Amino acid sequence: MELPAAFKTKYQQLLGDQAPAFFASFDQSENSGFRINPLRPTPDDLDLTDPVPYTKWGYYGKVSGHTLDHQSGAVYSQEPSAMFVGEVAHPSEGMRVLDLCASPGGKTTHLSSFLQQTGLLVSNEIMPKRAKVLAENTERFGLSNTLVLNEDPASIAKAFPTFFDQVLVDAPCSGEGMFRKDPDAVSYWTPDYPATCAKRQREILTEAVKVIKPGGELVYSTCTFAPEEDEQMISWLLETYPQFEVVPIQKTAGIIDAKPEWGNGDPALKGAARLFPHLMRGEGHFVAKLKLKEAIGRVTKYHQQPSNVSRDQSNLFEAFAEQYLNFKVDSHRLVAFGDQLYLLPAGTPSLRGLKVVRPGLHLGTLKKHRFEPSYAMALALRPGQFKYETEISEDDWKQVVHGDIFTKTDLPLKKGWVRLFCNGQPVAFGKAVNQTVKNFFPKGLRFNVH
Ligand SMILES: C[S@@+](CC[C@H](N)C(=O)[O-])C[C@H]1O[C@@H](n2cnc3c(N)ncnc32)[C@H](O)[C@@H]1O
Repeated sequence: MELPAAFKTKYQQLLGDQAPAFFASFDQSENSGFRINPLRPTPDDLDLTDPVPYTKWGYYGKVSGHTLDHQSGAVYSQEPSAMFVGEVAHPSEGMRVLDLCASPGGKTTHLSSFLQQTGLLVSNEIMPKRAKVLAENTERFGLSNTLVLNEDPASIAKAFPTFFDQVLVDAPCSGEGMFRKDPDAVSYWTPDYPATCAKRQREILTEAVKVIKPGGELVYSTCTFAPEEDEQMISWLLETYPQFEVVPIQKTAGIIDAKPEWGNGDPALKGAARLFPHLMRGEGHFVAKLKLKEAIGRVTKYHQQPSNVSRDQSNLFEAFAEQYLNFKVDSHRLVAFGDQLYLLPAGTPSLRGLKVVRPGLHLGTLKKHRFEPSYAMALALRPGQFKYETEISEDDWKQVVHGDIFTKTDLPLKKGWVRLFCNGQPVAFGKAVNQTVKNFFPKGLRFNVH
């Protein structure tokens, strides 16, 4: 790979005798990986022989997007060093967690694996198109405790002062750790680029710190090697907000201490972590964890987001729930956006004035005289929560994801909604009409498997 001359000069000076190994790593092939979803049965067909040593769910290898394991949300493809970020965050069940720069959802889906559908995960992305992809990935992973927002950090800070136990800022950065994966990233690089990115990161962090509870945590990460965006950003944070202290990160598998001398020299910076491609099997990352001792934002009382569904809407859903669901839905958590019905995560605060892409679990569409369940619900329920569930063959699965009708002689009901599983993984809802299964796989997600 042709690295920019100024990049080479900079890292030659910073890394000294390690620089040749660092530069040589850019000519080696990239590392890829995937994480399995603990909310799903582990698929038999995945190669799990090469685990990523620092995370329970991560493996080296590649999973194609057009496979059952991917479509059903049993796996999420993620570069192995990025998995260290979720591992450092490691939220406990029941926590309120914010992923501020979240699309496409690698860290969000990882954080969700720790939360196990408890607490509240607010997953935010500033770019509308990317927020949509994020929502699709949270649905694919079957998340029901997650709100997807499309906001700028200042609006998030205004809406949720001192609300969260943990905030992740996986910052937009100069992406030097993406050079092998995306050679175009090299062409964006200029000597000034890290400083430009650092300015934006300081703006994001200035807002992010306001939403953390006293005693809460901030996890900051980048996929770049630039000290301006890494150690210098943590130096700036500690100088600007003495309410923070660095939480030292445990390191293994070639992950090393961050370098105080690349920041302001504060020895506490050692507690942060650097992932270099010449020292470990990953593309490169920087991660720091900080604890907030006293609130920075104003401490606020929160009102729950009220339900807004009408009696008719509620009746329509109740009739469906009575016929098809094996569990009770808390009607106080139902919200309608137009004709779309959602189940808010428990404890959702007021969402007034916010751009909400997905206010929790999408339950389905309120039609004139009936309720149509969503694809998201098919992927989010636990096995047995829907009354009519059936296992289909891989050939039938190919028909489903292609948008076709198929026939099946042993359906659990003659007429109505059936939740389809393939190899134990939830796939979609279909509508049985005698021995035919009508297809409701979302049009925008259909694909062809050869
Ligand atoms: C490194 S990526 C996030 C990757 C994601 N956390 C994951 O693991 O899949 C950074 C994100 O920050 C978003 N972003 C860009 N400018 C931003 C800003 N000014 N404030 C907040 N987020 C921003 C980008 O659109 C991008 O999706």
